[in-house]
Amino acid sequence: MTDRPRPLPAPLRGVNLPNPLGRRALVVGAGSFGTAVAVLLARGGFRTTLQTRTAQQAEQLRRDGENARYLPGVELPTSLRIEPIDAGPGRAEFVFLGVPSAHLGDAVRRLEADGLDRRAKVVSLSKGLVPPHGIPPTVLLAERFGSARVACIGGPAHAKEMVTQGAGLVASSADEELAATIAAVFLRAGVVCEHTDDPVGVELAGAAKNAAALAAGATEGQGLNAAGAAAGHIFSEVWRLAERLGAQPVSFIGLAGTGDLVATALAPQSRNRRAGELLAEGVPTAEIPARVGQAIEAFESVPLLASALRRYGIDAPVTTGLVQLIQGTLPLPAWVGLVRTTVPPPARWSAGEPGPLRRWWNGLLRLLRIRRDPPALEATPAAPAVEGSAVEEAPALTAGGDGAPTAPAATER
Ligand SMILES: NC(=O)C1=CN([C@@H]2O[C@H](COP(=O)(O)OP(=O)(O)OC[C@H]3O[C@@H](n4cnc5c(N)ncnc54)[C@H](OP(=O)(O)O)[C@@H]3O)[C@@H](O)[C@H]2O)C=CC1
Ligand SMILES: O=C(CO)COP(=O)(O)O
Repeated sequence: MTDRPRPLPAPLRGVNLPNPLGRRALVVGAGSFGTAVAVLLARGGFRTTLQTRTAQQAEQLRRDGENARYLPGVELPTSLRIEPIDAGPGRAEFVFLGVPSAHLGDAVRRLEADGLDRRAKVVSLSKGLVPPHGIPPTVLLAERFGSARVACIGGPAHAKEMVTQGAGLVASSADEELAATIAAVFLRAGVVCEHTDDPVGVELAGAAKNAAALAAGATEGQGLNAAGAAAGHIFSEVWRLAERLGAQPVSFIGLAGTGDLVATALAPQSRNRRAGELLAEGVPTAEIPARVGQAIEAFESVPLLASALRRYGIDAPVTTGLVQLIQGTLPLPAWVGLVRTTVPPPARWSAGEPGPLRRWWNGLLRLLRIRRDPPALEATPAAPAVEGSAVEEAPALTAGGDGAPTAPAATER
């Protein structure tokens, strides 16, 4: 077989991970990533079933021995069972959700209605947020199933390259054994998979990289510094939300964030980057998914990210500007102007730990201030602010009379 990933180097083969052989896995959604994950799970030793949306699709995949529409050129293992979603989850021990995040809520309701086993683990493959409130998929899944039964996958993983040469996956869960079991099956299939305990960080990093790749695609024709600035601003804006939700920096710095951003922003076949390029060519947003032939997850996720940022009172002019670019209310030159002139907030320099004298003096000042002004109610740091209250929308920027960008005033954050 030429399409198998190369065997892992010795140190990875030696990692002490649970043996996943013989467990029953179900992959719901037979698009490019769902199919690729199903191929790897079967190679890694899980008894795997891939579920298509319709009976005709299942029949076609079985007949062709490949998913010609979504993953052409990859032979489906003979051990991989293929059936329509109507068959229900049966006795699956692990359910991998390979549908775009906009359909995740439906897929979960269906699993519950069809009698998902009470101990089954549920793993999201999505790099988007769930509508209508823009919550990370594992937050929704944890509400339904409990966090110990829930995990997600992130990291640079273009579907075809993953099954032929490898990828840099991250399996993340609040439950260490679950994350390690998932990592183990991918490692057995010859694909690197780190395991971590920060599912929300991994998911927000994936959503941020889709938004950043779209923004970079839309901006690269105007200059690569501008494309890099667009991606960098979006990453740091979304990081502030992730930090509020308790995420770890390594999720944004490592494979799930920076690694995936580079893989996506450099890939000519990336849907999100391509969608940005088409936007820059003036193609209306509504026509782009049909032109690309697959779901453009960032189109749904970027507005959800922007409203989550607004709810948490996080100033996010570039993410908000990207929403307006997608919605066609911000012309490209004005978007580029916004990206080029946004000034991030200055760092907060720490003066270090105050000594005893300084602590006494600060205490005295506090006391005097309290005598003068009665204490105000303190906001709970993580409490969402009332929708739309804390942050102004990105400045409405327009093209000048001659079509040239109206240089926006430097935007302070
Ligand atoms: N492709 C990639 O390289 C990567 C993708 N991902 C993530 O994986 C997820 C899926 O993406 P991807 O496979 O690329 O998307 P695709 O557009 O290739 O495929 C989506 C698949 O989901 C199916 N589907 C949609 N809604 C439902 C539903 N309600 N029930 C059953 N099936 C449904 C579609 O069926 P139909 O054909 O009938 O419409 C289609 O088979 C995304 O969230 C993406 O971020 C993550 C890493 C890499
Ligand atoms: O997430 C991906 C690779 O890791 C795929 O990105 P696109 O959805 O932009 O193609």
